[in-house]
Amino acid sequence: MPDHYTLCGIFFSALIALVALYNFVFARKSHIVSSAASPQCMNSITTASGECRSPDSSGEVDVIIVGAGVAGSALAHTLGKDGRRVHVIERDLSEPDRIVGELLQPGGYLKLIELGLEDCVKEIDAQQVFGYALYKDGENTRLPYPLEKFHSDVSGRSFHNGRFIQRMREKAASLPNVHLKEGTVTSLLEENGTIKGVHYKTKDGQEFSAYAPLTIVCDGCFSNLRRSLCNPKVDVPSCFVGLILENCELPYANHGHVILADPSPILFYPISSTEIRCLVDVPGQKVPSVSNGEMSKYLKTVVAPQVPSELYEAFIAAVDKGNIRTMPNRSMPAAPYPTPGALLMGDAFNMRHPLTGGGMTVALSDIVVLRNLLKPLRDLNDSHTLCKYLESFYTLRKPVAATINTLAGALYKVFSASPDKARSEMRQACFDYLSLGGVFSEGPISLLSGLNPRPLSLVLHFFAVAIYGVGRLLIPFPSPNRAWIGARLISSASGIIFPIIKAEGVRQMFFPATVPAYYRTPPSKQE
Ligand SMILES: Cc1cc2nc3c(=O)[nH]c(=O)nc-3n(C[C@H](O)[C@H](O)[C@H](O)COP(=O)(O)OP(=O)(O)OC[C@H]3O[C@@H](n4cnc5c(N)ncnc54)[C@H](O)[C@@H]3O)c2cc1C
Repeated sequence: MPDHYTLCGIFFSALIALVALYNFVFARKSHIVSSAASPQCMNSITTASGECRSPDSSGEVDVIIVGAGVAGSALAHTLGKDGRRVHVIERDLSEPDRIVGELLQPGGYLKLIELGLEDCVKEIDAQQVFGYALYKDGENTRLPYPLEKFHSDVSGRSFHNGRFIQRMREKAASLPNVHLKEGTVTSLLEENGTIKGVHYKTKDGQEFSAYAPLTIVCDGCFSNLRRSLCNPKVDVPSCFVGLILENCELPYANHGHVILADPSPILFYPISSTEIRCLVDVPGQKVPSVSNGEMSKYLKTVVAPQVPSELYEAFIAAVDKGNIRTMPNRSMPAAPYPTPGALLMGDAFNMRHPLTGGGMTVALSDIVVLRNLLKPLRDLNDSHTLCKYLESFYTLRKPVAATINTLAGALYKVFSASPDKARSEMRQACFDYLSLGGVFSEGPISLLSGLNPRPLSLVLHFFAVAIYGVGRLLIPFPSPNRAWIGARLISSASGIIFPIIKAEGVRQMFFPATVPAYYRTPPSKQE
């Protein structure tokens, strides 16, 4: 008896040929509209700067931001530019040295432009990224970002995460109304269900309290503060092992490289003019020990033979050099408890597998949504009304965020090796489908790059891959065994994508306009 995910899969597969044709035509039209609109967005930011400052607000500070990573520092600059008095509390203001957040998708770069932060990728030896190269079993295919309709400056950017963050922190701190302070927030201050501020400790052990009508928590993937603000269901499907390759060239310059390796993908991309980041995915929550040499052995014996020959020597040299870092890959759907006086942003709020490099794009896109919602508000002091109004944030962000999140989770499963014949057929079908070029690569890469993150397009391409896989099995010589594998392929594809969509929220993702919060108007306008 087929389960309900399988039935949904069969339904989608049956509809797909018809709808896909319509969708491709529609996608092209809307793509042109959105690209033409982007320069206007840039202008509106410049002219609106400083508009929202409440001249008669009672407190010293309008907004407290906890954490000045990617989300916190971009948000501090954005709200500061809109005239808010912002107090940022960051645990460590020195330059971070991490293996996360190093490739910003072009969709994220467009958001950076919208926020007026595009100069933060300048002077840090950031590299332009123009697309991906996908490798499987000795074959490879190039998947360029569809950038033709954008300004020549628009592309992905890859860099040292710490350098990017420092640039954003400096830019935020250059505003007179933004105050950055080093300290660790230890708790949120709550009164009758409303968050009034935070309690924090400085490095020399002094303790302070800070108060503001709105506290935005951006304390990242290991957040200690999110517990009271959301229902965190964190999944850790794998870990990334990070290395830096030197003195070598990528086979495709200025491209991300994804190797569909066994047991799971390996990534390469430039992070400066002389360094290439390699991230090796290791399934599960435990990685071989770095200290006792197991990791080096694993990288040399299991991973190295699957690395493109052009990178092999540099890979071995990087392993021998020994600067091996690891990081858990977490995913967590957004499940907020709307709380007066507080909001979560960035990884503290929502995470997805980093395979597709979507985290910073989602964080920056969320900041644009929030900024637009807050802009007309003069006063943030009525926490309950503000909280009700900001419920629309959770719906307005969904189509973009959920598309990027779902793609990341689904692609990670499809790109990982499996002993199941149906899963390995799906993996091969995905590689071959993307290799077809034209709309078959442009659609998925538009989703991944954040240039056109539309939920329906995601579902259609996902099932188009599944149908393509079934077609390859049945044409030209169908057999009962091949038909059975095809049926299991559809079932397995459904079992991958529908649970992720369910966790994201079907209604908010596909029908946001039916959610009442979508239409909330700013409280000041209601008055
Ligand atoms: C291995 C890996 C690779 C990734 N690669 C990419 C990629 O290529 N592209 C991409 O877009 N995304 C990538 N991501 C995701 C991306 O890194 C995150 O989405 C992004 O960094 C989220 O920004 P954030 O501001 O929420 O968190 P962070 O950038 O982690 O910032 C959190 C900040 O809060 C501070 N902080 C924490 N606790 C406290 C406290 N109690 N008090 C005060 N301050 C505090 C921290 O010091 C830190 O500065 C990757 C993730 C992983 C795990």
